Amino acid sequence: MKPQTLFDKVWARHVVVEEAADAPAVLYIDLHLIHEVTSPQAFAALAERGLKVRRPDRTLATLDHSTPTRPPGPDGEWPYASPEAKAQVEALQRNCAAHGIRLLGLDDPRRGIVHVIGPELGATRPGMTIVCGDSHTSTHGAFGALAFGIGTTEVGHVLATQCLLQRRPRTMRVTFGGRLQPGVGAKDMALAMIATIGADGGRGYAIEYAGKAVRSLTMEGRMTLCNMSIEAGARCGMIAPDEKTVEWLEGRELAPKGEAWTRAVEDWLSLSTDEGAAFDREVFIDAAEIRPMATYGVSPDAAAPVDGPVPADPGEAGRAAADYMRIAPGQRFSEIRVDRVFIGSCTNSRLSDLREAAAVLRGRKVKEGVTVLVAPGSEAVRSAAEAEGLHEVFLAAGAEWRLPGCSMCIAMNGDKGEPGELVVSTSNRNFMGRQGKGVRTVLASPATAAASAVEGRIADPRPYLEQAERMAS
Ligand SMILES: CC(C)[C@H](C(=O)O)[C@@H](O)C(=O)O
Ligand code: SF4
Repeated sequence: MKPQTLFDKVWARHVVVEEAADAPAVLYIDLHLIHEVTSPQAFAALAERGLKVRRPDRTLATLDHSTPTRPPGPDGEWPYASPEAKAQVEALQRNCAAHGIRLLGLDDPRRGIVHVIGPELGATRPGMTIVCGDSHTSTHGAFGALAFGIGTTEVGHVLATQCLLQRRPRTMRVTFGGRLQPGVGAKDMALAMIATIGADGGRGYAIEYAGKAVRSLTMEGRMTLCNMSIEAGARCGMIAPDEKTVEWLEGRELAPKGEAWTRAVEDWLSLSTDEGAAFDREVFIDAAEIRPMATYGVSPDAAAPVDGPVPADPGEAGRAAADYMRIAPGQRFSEIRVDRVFIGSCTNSRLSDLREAAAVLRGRKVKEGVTVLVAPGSEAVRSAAEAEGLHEVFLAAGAEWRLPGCSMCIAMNGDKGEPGELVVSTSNRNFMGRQGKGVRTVLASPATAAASAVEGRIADPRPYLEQAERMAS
């Protein structure tokens, strides 16, 4: 048999009807994740046609985007940002109740950002097809699942049929050779890759991440990397399952148990790309060369190492971005003043991310005038972080510790910056106005964001991490 890629294997297992010249393939979907923003119209479309949800048992709902990160007031009312936000939440509650779909509701100790809770519950597993009306569904590819975002109309299709019309993407392998330097992590790899291939470089492709530096990442790091595939324009990102994947999933609520577990593990470990399998495109990146990264423009590919200057000649688009960002061509990152820091989002809100930020902030104070908001990715992350006292580190440093949700990543719940402010954010999109009207977003890792909070300027986290390491040993 012809050698196959990981993508080929997972795709082939789910084709119900083969793709033809004039028609996309029909793919079976194993898991459909839904949230309050992109589901109301899809449910409305079903209602209009009198259709039922085909597989409520393969649909899982959570509340994250429009959800307040402040607790309910004394009257028990959640502090919604707007009547629309409240209406979205209530629509999902109603629709899930009507169709028998499990919803991780506002009081559920498992609620969280959709791309954080799927893996946490073990709902996300190797070899599955996973979709959600959300572009960062690529995150789940870290487990060797074929996972991608779909539009609201398609959410309706999947609700009604558990299938999706899909053209087969081309395949690209991004190999990170070499070994990461200390203080450099998955977020830096993602930004370095996007800076290398461009925000459009992955368009039309399913990416597989490979190489020593990828294998060395924790599952959390792999999720961060796959999460940002979409910021390179790719359809999805995938990493072949290995022992780390298996270990991470063992014992999770929805992971198989007993006999079924043994069989599943054997199958999962067979899902790697065969020797000699061909990709439509191959990209090689030397991981040893990567330094902590930050963005300086309004597209995620405008990224450079934090210990240097931003490019001196950014080109025309770069100049327009520079006007908005008020970052001069050739300016050093260390000269850029910071107003606000956001630590959270489906890219970097897991326990390891919070530990990394806390390692920098422990025993330190946030620079006067800088506001720091930390929003854990899920209730599970929140309680784990609190159990090890991370929230106390954040609070003592002068940061705010909030409830889980997308929060300031997209500012749909009212968490936002003020016009003109510069926000260092651990999220994945630095588009104009994403974190509030006129807000200037700089993307970076949790460690870089935390170091920037301390210095009030964009800062290299390595000295802080080195010191934390010394103190720990
Ligand atoms: C609201 C949702 C549709 C959107 C997405 O698709 O990604 C959001 O999660 C984002 O990150 O921009
Ligand atoms: S955290 Fe941000 S990127 Fe992730 S799903 Fe929410 S809004 Fe989208």
